[in-house]
Amino acid sequence: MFLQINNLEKFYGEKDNRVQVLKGLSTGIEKGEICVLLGPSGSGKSTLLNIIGGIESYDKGEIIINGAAMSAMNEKQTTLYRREHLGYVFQFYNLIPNLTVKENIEVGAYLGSNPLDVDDLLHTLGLWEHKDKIPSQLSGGQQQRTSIGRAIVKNPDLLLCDEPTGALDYNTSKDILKLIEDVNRKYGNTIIIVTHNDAIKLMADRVIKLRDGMIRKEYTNETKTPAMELDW
Ligand SMILES: Nc1ncnc2c1ncn2[C@@H]1O[C@H](COP(=O)(O)OP(=O)(O)OP(=O)(O)O)[C@@H](O)[C@H]1O
Repeated sequence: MFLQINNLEKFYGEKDNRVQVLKGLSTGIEKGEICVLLGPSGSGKSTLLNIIGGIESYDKGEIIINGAAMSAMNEKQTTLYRREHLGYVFQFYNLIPNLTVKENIEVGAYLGSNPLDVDDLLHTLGLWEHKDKIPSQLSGGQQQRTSIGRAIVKNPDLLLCDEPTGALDYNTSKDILKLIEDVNRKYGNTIIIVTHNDAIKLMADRVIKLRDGMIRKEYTNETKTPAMELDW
């Protein structure tokens, strides 16, 4: 297993306000898989993603990525691990407004020790002709392509996507999902997608459904539906 999660527990708040949001999750994801994480609002999807991403702490259990236990890492090692091995894609892009498309992607390249070729990636992303524009001159889909470029340029082992199509219309969402699929095929990154969109589970290798901080259902797809054939 590339990513192993054992009995993970997470609490928020103190004393009377203390609530348990992850209640002993255990699961695993193989290298190169696309995993879709589903569940109602408040079920703990983003919390789980942020813990895997080293952005949030956890209270009990263990996360092992590529053989390395997160609990054994100090703060500096966690930062290094995040920088070297993780890419993050957010719902609202989080691009740097006064940098061009190419420069935004280059920011990601500086963080990795073995980055992909930026010009090659701009072509893969379909952004070559937009490379000198700043984010405000782009559509939502183009901005999300740029943010995927920034996340993927350091060629991370793990790409974490939190509602990557949440702010996009139907056709643009499918384009972005196809791009995620293409990236997975071309670079072999393991990808976790958090979404409210149930249809996306059909393009996944592995589907994990959370409810109330627990895994309600988990399965792998024998056959996957290409992103462009999804319908919702
Ligand atoms: N910083 C925080 N402090 C206290 N409670 C929090 C905090 N962040 C999240 N929670 C609570 O943890 C629970 C899980 O939240 P989380 O954002 O992980 O859910 P989610 O499944 O991603 O929801 P959504 O689909 O609405 O984004 C919720 O009940 C939420 O209110």
